[in-house]
Amino acid sequence: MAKGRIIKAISGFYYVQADGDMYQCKGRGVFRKKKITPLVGDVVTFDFSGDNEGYILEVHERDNELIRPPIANIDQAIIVTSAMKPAFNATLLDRFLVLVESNLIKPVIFFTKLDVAEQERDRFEKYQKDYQKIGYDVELLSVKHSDHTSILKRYLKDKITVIAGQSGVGKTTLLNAIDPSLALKTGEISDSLGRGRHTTRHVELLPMFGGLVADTPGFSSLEFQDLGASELADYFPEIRERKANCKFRGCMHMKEPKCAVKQAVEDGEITDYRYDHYVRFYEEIKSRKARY
Ligand SMILES: Nc1nc2c(ncn2[C@@H]2O[C@H](COP(=O)(O)OP(=O)(O)OP(=O)(O)O)[C@@H](O)[C@H]2O)c(=O)[nH]1
Ligand SMILES: [Zn+2]
Repeated sequence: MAKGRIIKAISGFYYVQADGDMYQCKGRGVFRKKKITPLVGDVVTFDFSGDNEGYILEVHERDNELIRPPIANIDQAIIVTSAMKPAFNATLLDRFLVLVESNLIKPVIFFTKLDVAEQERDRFEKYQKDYQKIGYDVELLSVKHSDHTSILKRYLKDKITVIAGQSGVGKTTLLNAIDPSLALKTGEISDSLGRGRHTTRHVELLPMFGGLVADTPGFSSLEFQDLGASELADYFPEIRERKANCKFRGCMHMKEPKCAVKQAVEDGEITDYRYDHYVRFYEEIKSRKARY
């Protein structure tokens, strides 16, 4: 018996990495009965024979799991957002942040294409400060001026990472900076197949700098489908840390009096735009709920 991690799953086979070796494994028959589906990223106990083929005996408890792409035990999501082309959209960034936080994954923020937004550098340095104050790691990057490799090396080491961000922000460019042959396979399934982009592909974790990076971008759906309005505050760290000081238990930080969150907005401790996004997302979730 040995312990390892699934780094790839294709048509019923799980590829388990353990001590630098790869094992081609099948799941135990009872998994199907118990509705256990091993996922890429899972830590598993497995049995194997001399030819590196084996059976997964046990799937260890997960820290978290994503549905799209299907990966377990993700340590961090690097949210890539460009300063220009496509133009920076703070609402979209906060939407990604909430989704990442709600999946119990640590977000990291990369602003790209600072070279085409040079005149606006101050604006992005302000955003960097704002998000750092909340507790996030934030990098301002441009292919022309930054050493992507050394920055990525610092973040990827010993971690399982998913890269997220809308189309065209520079996700592939980042990973190409490390090794062109390991690039994220974004957008490579042609529309002529008539299928969704990520539906037919398998997922794989690629070894990079002692860590593993998903070859498929995360958080392709930006809907708050599984989120309840009352838990939203937990995914805004600066609201989460203040909500115990609100006068009313169950304060939603909307119209309630003596709300510590609204006070912090007034005092400039929480930025107006983050609070506005909280309100907007809250209303979005509420109106969605009302429809059912
Ligand atoms: N000027 C400038 N262009 C950049 C930078 N980073 C990426 N680009 C360009 O932006 C375009 C999109 O970059 P990609 O890396 O393909 O973006 P992506 O996020 O992988 O996009 P999808 O594959 O659609 O998800 C390419 O033409 C890149 O050359 C940058 O820092 N500065
Ligand atoms: Zn409140």
